Parts: sequence; C-alpha cells; structure tokens
Amino acid sequence: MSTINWKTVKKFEDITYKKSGGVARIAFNRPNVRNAFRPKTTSELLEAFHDAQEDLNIGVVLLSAEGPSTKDGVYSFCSGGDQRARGHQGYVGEDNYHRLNILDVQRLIRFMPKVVIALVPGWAVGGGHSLHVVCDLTLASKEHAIFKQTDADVTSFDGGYGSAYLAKMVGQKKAREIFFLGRNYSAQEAFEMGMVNAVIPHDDLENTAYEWAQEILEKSPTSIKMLKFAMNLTDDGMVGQQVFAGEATRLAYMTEEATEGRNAFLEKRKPNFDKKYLP
Ligand SMILES: CC(C)(COP(=O)(O)OP(=O)(O)OC[C@H]1O[C@@H](n2cnc3c(N)ncnc32)[C@H](O)[C@@H]1OP(=O)(O)O)[C@@H](O)C(=O)NCCC(=O)NCCSC(=O)c1cc(O)c2ccccc2c1O
Repeated sequence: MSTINWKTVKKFEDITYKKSGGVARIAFNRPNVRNAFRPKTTSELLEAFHDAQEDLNIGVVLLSAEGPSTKDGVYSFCSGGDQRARGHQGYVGEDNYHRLNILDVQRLIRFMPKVVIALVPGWAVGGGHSLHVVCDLTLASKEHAIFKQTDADVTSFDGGYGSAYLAKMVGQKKAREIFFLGRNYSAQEAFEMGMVNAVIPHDDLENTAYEWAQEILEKSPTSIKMLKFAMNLTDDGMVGQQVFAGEATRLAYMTEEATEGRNAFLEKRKPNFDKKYLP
C-alpha cells in the first residue's frame, strides 16, 4: 500500500484541505457543532472542490470530517445546515445574503469528472446525509457512523438528490421511512440498505479510503469519467445528457477527422473527410 503523505493545500477556517498521491482530502472542521455547515463552510467547500476538479494530478476526492468534538468526544461527518445561521430565506453569511448554496456543492460533486468518496466517521444528518448520498461512494465507521434524516424536524426538505436519488439507491419504501420517521441507522444498516459501500473499523477508515482511491487511480481516467457520467445520465435528464455529451465531444475533438474539420475551416477549403465509416 502506498503511504499517505498529506500536504495542506490551503488553510481554511471551516474545512481542511490536503492532497497526497493523486488524492485530495476535503474535510469539515467544525466538530463541536457536529460539522454543521454555514455559508462560510459552503464557499470554502466550493473553492476546494473546484481546485481538486481543476488539478490534473488529482483523480479521487475524499470528503471527510475532522473530529471528534473537543466538548464530548463525539464523531460526526456533517449535521447539515447550521441552524444558528439560518435566517428566514436560507443560511446567512457575513455578507448578509440568505443562501442555500450547499446545493452548488452537491452539483460540483455530482458533475466533477472524478470519483468522490464520502468518509463517514460519525453523524451524517440532514443536509450532511444528502451530501453522502450525492458522493459516488460511501465508507462508514463501524463503531461511530450514524445516518439520520432530520429535514422534516426543522421544516427543510432536500427534494433533489438527498431524497429522489436516495430512493433510487435504497428503494422508495426505505427512502420514505428514512425521511418520514427520521430514525438513526447504523453503518451496518445503511450498508444493508445499499447506501454505504463498506463498513470499516473506525481507525482504518482513512487508510481504507486511500487504498480504494489508489485502486481507482490505476484505472483509465477516461473510462472512470465516462462511467460516472453514464451512470448519472438517466437520473440527471437533459443536464446529464449535456455532461455526458460534452465529454463525447471532447473525445471527437481528439480524432483526425476533427483536426481536418477545424483546419479546413481555417484554410477556407472544403474538408476532406476520409470516408472511414466504422461497421
Ligand atoms: C446531529 C445530532 C443528531 C447529534 O445529536 P447529539 O445529541 O449527539 O448532539 P447535540 O444535539 O447535543 O449537538 C452538539 C452540539 O452541536 C450543535 N449542533 C448540532 N447540529 C447542529 C446544526 N445542524 N446546526 C447548529 N448546531 C448544531 C448543537 O446545538 C450542540 O451545540 P451546544 O452548543 O449545545 O454544544 C443533532 O445535533 C441534530 O439533530 N442536529 C441538527 C440536525 C439538523 O436538523 N440539521 C439541519 C437539517 S436541514 C439541512 O441540513 C439543509 C440545509 C440546506 O442548506 C438545504 C438546502 C436546500 C434544501 C435542503 C437543505 C437542507 O435540508
């Protein structure tokens, strides 16, 4: 197994952001409020995810969390929107705007051409639960992970990936149970439902995620990207088609045919497409 040598990319207030050997690690860092996110957290997440997406050396992103809480030793992944920052139209940041920009983070995770793995060391609740749902894979701490949907306790509802995509994952009846009853589910229960890929002893969570990432990094980046977008496509409608088709266009641009098409335009002549029609 390759050794992890995390190097901090940039210091943030609400998250940590590190890289090692083709893997980026983005982690919530508000453990004393169960890693609830406020607008500052979401803008920092957006910046880090965008950087990881743009970095040609990064193939896999881990979405994790620092902890445990220094107050009571409890581990958490994320407890959703910070209810202390909640105004009457959204979550209020230093600029006084009311935002729901965790949805921008969800879209970045969903549409980035790289695999995103959620590492759930403790509570994954509300909007935090939705975040693990939107990640490509989820690994959960055997001892400490707890999955819970509290949206209906606080008059919120993730009517997008958090619920509809969850239902595709665990089935309609189970998804409705998760949202309508808001119960706690262990890592093992979440695994049996199909929303967790593996239950990992807590102390091995990060090493295991890093190993999974290294295995993925051995695969063809184009295959991984096209497979992710292909699997997203049917659930994402026209946007899914757009994202998949964009990558198909890129592949077409890489052909001799495309070079001829571009050159013919620039040279003001008719293109000479070799008539090589594949069977
Ligand atoms: C997560 C818990 C179940 C953990 O319970 P536990 O008993 O272990 O811990 P405490 O409740 O004592 O919490 C410790 C400490 O943390 C503070 N805290 C915890 N969660 C939050 C939070 N989300 N916001 C603010 N603060 C939080 C808590 O107050 C304690 O502080 P002390 O000072 O007293 O020590 C339990 O904590 C819990 O149920 N938390 C709330 C979960 C929740 O309802 N989250 C919001 C759901 S809605 C949401 O996330 C959401 C956000 C969006 O932006 C959306 C956008 C668009 C659509 C939908 C969205 C959406 O649904």
